[in-house]
Parts: sequence; C-alpha cells; structure tokens
Amino acid sequence: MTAEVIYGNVLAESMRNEMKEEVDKLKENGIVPGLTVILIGSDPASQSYVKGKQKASDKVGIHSDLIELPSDTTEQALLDLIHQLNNDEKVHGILVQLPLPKHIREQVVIETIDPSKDVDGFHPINIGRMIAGKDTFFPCTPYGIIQMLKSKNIEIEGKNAVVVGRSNIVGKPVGQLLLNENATVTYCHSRTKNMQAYTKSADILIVAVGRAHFLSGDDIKEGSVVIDVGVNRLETGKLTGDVDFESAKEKAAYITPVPKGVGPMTITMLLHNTIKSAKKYYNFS
Ligand SMILES: Nc1nc(=O)c2c([nH]1)NC[C@@H]1CN(c3ccc(C(=O)N[C@@H](CCC(=O)O)C(=O)O)cc3)C=[N+]21
Repeated sequence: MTAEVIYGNVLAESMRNEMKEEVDKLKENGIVPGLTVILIGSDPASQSYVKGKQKASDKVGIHSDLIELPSDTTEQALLDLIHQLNNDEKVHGILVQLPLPKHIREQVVIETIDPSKDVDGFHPINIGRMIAGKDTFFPCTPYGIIQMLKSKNIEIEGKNAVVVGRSNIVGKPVGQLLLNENATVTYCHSRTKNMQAYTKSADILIVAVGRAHFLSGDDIKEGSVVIDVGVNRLETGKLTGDVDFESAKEKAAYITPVPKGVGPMTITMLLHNTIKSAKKYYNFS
C-alpha cells in the first residue's frame, strides 16, 4: 500500500481562510482578537516558530504582539508581565514560548496565566476540563492532529490508537483527545518493553518523541494512519520527522510529512483558540 499524504499546510491554509472571514465579521462588530507572545532568550528555533505565529496571525487579521525579553529575565518580572496581560482587555490570548531558561519555573508560569487567556491549553484548569470531556482550550498540536484526522474522515471510534511519547504538551493530551473520540488508547514511552508490539498493532499511530527517524516502516501496521509530530533539525539544516517517511509511506494508508504536516496545524489551532477567546470575552456567537 502507498499512503495518502495528509498535508497540514493545505488544511491550515483553508482553515485560516475561513478564520479570516470570521475575524472580519468580528471586526465589523468592533472586536479585534489579540494574541501576545512572550519569548525569552534568543534560541533560533524558538525565534523561527514565533515568527511563524506572527505571520499567521497577521494573515487572519488577529492583532499580535511579540514581547522579547533577555534570557536573564527574572521569574518575578515574567510573572508581573503575565499579571499585566491578564488584566489587559485587548489581550485575549497569552502564549509564553517554551522551553524557558532553567532559572524560571515553567509550571509556575503556566499557572499564572489566566485560564481564560491560556490559548496553549496548558493551564491545569484547561487540562482538567479536557479530561472531563468539556469544551475548553485544547492544546494546539493535539487539537490540530484531530482536525487532520477529521479532514480525511478517518474513523477514530473503536480504533487502537498508540501514542509514542508522553510529554505534557503533545503525547499526554493527544491521547486524551483520542480517548474523548472513543479510541482505545495506549501510551508508549522510554520505559516501554517491546514497543514494536504496540506500534505494529496501532490503527492510528502518533509519534512524538523528538528523535529523527525513531520509527520506520518495519514498526507500523499495514494500512494504518501515521501522524508524525517530530520536529528534528538535521545538521544540514533540513527539518525531519520522528518517522522514516519513505519506508512508512509504503505501508501506511495515511501519513503526515515533516515539514508541512502537523507544524502548520499547531499554529492554526493557536489562532482558532485566540478567536474563540475573543468571542467568549465579548459574548459573541
Ligand atoms: N508555549 C508554546 N506553545 C507552542 O505551541 C510551542 C512552544 N511553546 N514551543 C515550541 C513548540 C514547537 N512549535 C511549532 C509550531 C509550528 C511549527 C511549524 O509550523 N513548522 C513548519 C516548518 C517550519 C520550519 O521550516 O522551520 C512545518 O512543520 O512545516 C513547528 C513547531 C510550537 N511550539
């Protein structure tokens, strides 16, 4: 079997066009959705992601501000800034780019963001709501993955979904969203024994470990759906996934590429969450 490639950039483009129309309607009613991104330090990868977010926001008409702070910014200064943004009525979404410098406690920062402005969906209140199956801000990468599956009418209910990786921002929440869609979910991680037995049984395989070509065609089931969340920068400067695309493509029914796969959908769902937040703030339906 040769897989159909699910291009996240194509789906992202069409969703952003729809969002632009929605934002235009909001603007006619005097509402301008606002996103503030805080970037600490000068990591080139982070700077490049943040630029992508700015560009995408501009395209759909979301007002976006970037606050760049030096890597020696104190935790207290960051918390003060977050409090100020929590109280700023023009700001509907706050995103603190991760990872943070080691002297700043990530969890304290996340829990300081007002849950109603937590467009990353990382605040415990929003995680709790997600686990309870309630509507809330869902983490952007997992939410984007669900959109990609739905765009191809891929059935989730009753399917064996295997998630490789258990990070708080991708692995854990994507498993939860798949469970909410009635999949049977298994998590694999660095301590899993005989991981291949699990990956080869997966109807839907989500790979989010952050290691280039961690899995290949030998590790997957014929006719499965393979979602590659890896963002690995090779020495050549090229971006590659956690899955060896060429070999996996020969066995899967659907597969996502890197780049042009999950990444563009992550940004799209950030825009979606920001618009949702602005609408909620103004009670706009
Ligand atoms: N608070 C927070 N929220 C995040 O959502 C967050 C974060 N911190 N820290 C870093 C990760 C990473 N991330 C990506 C988003 C888009 C692409 C993306 O669009 N990639 C393009 C290629 C970009 C390129 O070529 O460099 C693609 O896959 O086609 C990648 C990675 C969001 N993150």
